[in-house]
Amino acid sequence: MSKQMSHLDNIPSTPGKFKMEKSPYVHNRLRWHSSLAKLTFWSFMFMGVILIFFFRSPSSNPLPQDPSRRSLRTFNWGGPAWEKRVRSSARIRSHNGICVLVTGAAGFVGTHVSAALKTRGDGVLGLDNFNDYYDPSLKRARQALLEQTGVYIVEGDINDSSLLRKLFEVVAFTHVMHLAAQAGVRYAMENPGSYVHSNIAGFVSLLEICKSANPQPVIVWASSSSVYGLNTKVPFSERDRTDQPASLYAATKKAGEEIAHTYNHIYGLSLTGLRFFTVYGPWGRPDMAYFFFTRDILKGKSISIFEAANHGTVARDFTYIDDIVKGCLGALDTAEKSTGSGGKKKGPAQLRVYNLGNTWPVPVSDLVSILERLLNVNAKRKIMKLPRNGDVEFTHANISLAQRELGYKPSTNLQSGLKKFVRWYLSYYSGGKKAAG
Ligand SMILES: O=C(O)[C@H]1O[C@H](OP(=O)(O)OP(=O)(O)OC[C@H]2O[C@@H](n3ccc(=O)[nH]c3=O)[C@H](O)[C@@H]2O)[C@H](O)[C@@H](O)[C@H]1O
Repeated sequence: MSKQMSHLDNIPSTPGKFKMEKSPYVHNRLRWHSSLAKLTFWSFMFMGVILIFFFRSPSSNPLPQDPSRRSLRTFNWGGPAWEKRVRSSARIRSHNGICVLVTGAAGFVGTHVSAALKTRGDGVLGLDNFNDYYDPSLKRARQALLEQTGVYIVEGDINDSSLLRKLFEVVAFTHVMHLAAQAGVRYAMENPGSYVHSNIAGFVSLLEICKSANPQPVIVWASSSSVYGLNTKVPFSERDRTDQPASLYAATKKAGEEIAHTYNHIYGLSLTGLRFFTVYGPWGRPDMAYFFFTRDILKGKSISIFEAANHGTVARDFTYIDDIVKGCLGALDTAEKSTGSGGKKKGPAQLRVYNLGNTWPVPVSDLVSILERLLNVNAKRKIMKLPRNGDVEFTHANISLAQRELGYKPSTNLQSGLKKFVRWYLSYYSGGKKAAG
């Protein structure tokens, strides 16, 4: 750089300037000016570097990450090669197939649903922001798995309207399977902003694009059993009250149901919300109890098992992933078309909500006993009072509506589902070569 600078200094820009250099006084002044110019130049360079450092993607930031800044990540997309990949992934390959945009495709449920759709010949394009809520290498492994089946996952955020608009310009999606979300009940107390960002702002951003798309797609999306909150009437039916959420996660999912109502009412979008009940299985989420219990039991670490007041049982209606996938496909296949066009409603459209559970609540301590048998290791159990951080004591789904209207019929009990999970877990983490997240 200094060589370049001295070269520039020696070039006389005007004859007059060249002449003036002969006076020592002027020479000094010129040197002073030149130093000032250098100083200014380097100051700007320095400030530029500082600005780049602060505003660049947090994913490559060496400082400890603030999870609420994950949304600031920027992604590369666009260009003819990218569009070709997008089109190819979304191409329908079967008679009467549908063309689906799957958001959260590198997530647990997203991966399984995308693979199932692709296998039966539907066009599938994934979208995922690969955030680091849990080990992103697991998401990358799921992505690699989907690539083998011909599903391309676009890297981007559902809050990026220009990306969503572009996707709808390139492909006329008939359906959107919206599974991108900030999951986890307890994490909401640590990072509330990420729930608002993904589950509310992100959902609205997606619906805004869907409402203006021509044709408008059908939307099936993931709500949650947590919307039943403090409801004590069991089993939970879709008609039960859902106005007492016990966590911000639940509140954002409930908000999603109300937002769905609005977009259905104003714009004629066909919307189906699926209330998933504690979904588990191979390729699952490391933040969920069955997953980290397995990891900790194998490591010989103690696990905390929550109990309700007066030694009451905490239980979940654990639902196996393959059953959930069938429910998702049933919802996509039975959905009626949206009725709007050009952002205007043309007639009433379908608005549905279904429970997708197993109808067989199991106490968490029984879940641990099953894992102990499958892993052949005794767990170091620590019984703890259920913390007041969003957990509810009991979930139990009434699935008769989904049974009747979607043909939903769960067929995997917790014992056989966990057997498949443990088999996958042991082979994926292959004797501890990879660290479980
Ligand atoms: O159905 C849903 O809508 C939600 O399901 C899932 O939430 P939960 O049912 O709470 O699952 P999960 O955390 O695995 O805890 C399971 C059980 O273990 C108990 N639990 C938990 C942790 C612990 O250390 N000890 C313990 O006893 C705990 O008290 C609970 O009884 C999804 O994470 C969520 O994203 C959402 O989709």
